[in-house]
Amino acid sequence: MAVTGFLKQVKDLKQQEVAHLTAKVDMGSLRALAESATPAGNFLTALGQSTPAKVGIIAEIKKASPSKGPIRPDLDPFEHARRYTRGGARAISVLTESNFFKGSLADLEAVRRATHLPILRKDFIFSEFQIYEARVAGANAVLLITPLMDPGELAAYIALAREIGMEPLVEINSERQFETAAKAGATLIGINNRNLETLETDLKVAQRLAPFFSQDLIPVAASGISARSDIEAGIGSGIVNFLVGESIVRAQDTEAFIGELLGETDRDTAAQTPLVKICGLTDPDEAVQCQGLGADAIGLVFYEKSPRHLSIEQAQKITRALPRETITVGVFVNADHGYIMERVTACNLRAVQLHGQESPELVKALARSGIWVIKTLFAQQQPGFDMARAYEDAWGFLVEDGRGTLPGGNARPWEWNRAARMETTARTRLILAGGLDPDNVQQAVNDVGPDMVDVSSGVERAYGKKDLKLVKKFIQAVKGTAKV
Ligand SMILES: O=C(O)c1ccccc1NCC(=O)[C@H](O)[C@H](O)COP(=O)(O)O
Repeated sequence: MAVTGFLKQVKDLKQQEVAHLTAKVDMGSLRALAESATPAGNFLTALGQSTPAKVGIIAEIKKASPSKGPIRPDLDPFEHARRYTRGGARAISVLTESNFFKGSLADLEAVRRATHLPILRKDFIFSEFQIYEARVAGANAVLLITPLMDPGELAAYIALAREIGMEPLVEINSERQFETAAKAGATLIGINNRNLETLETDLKVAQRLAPFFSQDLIPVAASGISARSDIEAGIGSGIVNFLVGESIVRAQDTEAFIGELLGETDRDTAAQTPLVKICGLTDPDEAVQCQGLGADAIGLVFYEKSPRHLSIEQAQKITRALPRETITVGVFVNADHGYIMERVTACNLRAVQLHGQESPELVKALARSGIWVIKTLFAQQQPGFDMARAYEDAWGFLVEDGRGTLPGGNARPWEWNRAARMETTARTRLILAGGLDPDNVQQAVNDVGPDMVDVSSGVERAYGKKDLKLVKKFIQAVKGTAKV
């Protein structure tokens, strides 16, 4: 498709760049890498949850732009992604284009380490190479700009992105482009208020095009959104997902600004809704049902003295049955690097939970291989909460009591709000565990404000066997809703 203005300039430049990079790469190996990548989060599911009362904000990491020049050149993608997550964003968009936007794939990788939210790679994408590259770096979605390719290519790239586990956000700026995107098979369609040929922005574009969308298509308004009134105008046209770049990057208080965009009441709920981990599953069907009810993470215990212990083969049956976006967590107690990595690889685990007296060096070594490391810190034994800084490479800290017959999974409530006083850094994710159940979890969440809650015994009918009614009640208590 012939393009003009800025779009032509960027396309010419990117074509050369991609040709240069592609010449050096074995596409078969890159595809294999992309297929085996398992980033958590599902972009389509996340945006599909939005409603007029609870809109979805895709918060963007954008250091500069061709129309505005430098916006926030010193932006730290990791720290900003943490703020977006805490503020209640539904997903994160990362500009990886380097010439005009000063972004990189390294920025996306940093965001992947910082958040469980789904990530969109935003770039000028018109090759298989860039789609594989996005997935390998940890993206859950890619931007495909309709006028950058012909309709046949667009359909092929939409299909390719889905084949390797990503959902494309297909961008349009006119009614004609909308028809092309819909025919090519797009589900998520980004209506860009900015015309990429002239760089002119008009907020009315999204409001004008949204009424063309049928029920099965999801519009996302993008560009120029800077206030709650812009969101409300979008809601009025049937749009409930918004991609916000410049204004969110410039905000002095990021979390508060996201709160304003969401509307005060939304912010309160969004920011306080932690993820749910159901731990100690032993049965594939039960694991799948827990995930279906809304569990974000599933814990598999690799500790032989536990009645919930799993062999590699049993764990594989569970992880293979779960959808790719599930955060699968292997739970270990004082195991060595080899033992842990054998299970990570064989069972395709996303995260490991070290529930004993493991060293900071082991945490560092595991984190270096790209796996999320959850280190347990105990109220009543070592390592205690004061050890958080020694484990700075950990993805998060699971806090628990530490008394009982087992290192964990003892159904023992404790003084949870001690965890709220824990000295932490901005990078710390807090996972609250120990004696939680459907009746006490809401109070514990209010007191501590964790990023994730973890339960085992409180939703069990026997060791390793979950009572799905209790699981549902637990998730409902945490999220205010559980899927049926
Ligand atoms: O669950 C186990 O059997 C277990 C054994 C050894 C180390 C850790 C273990 N579980 C860790 C968990 O993540 C539990 O979910 C967490 O301790 C909370 O358990 P509960 O108090 O039963 O909800």
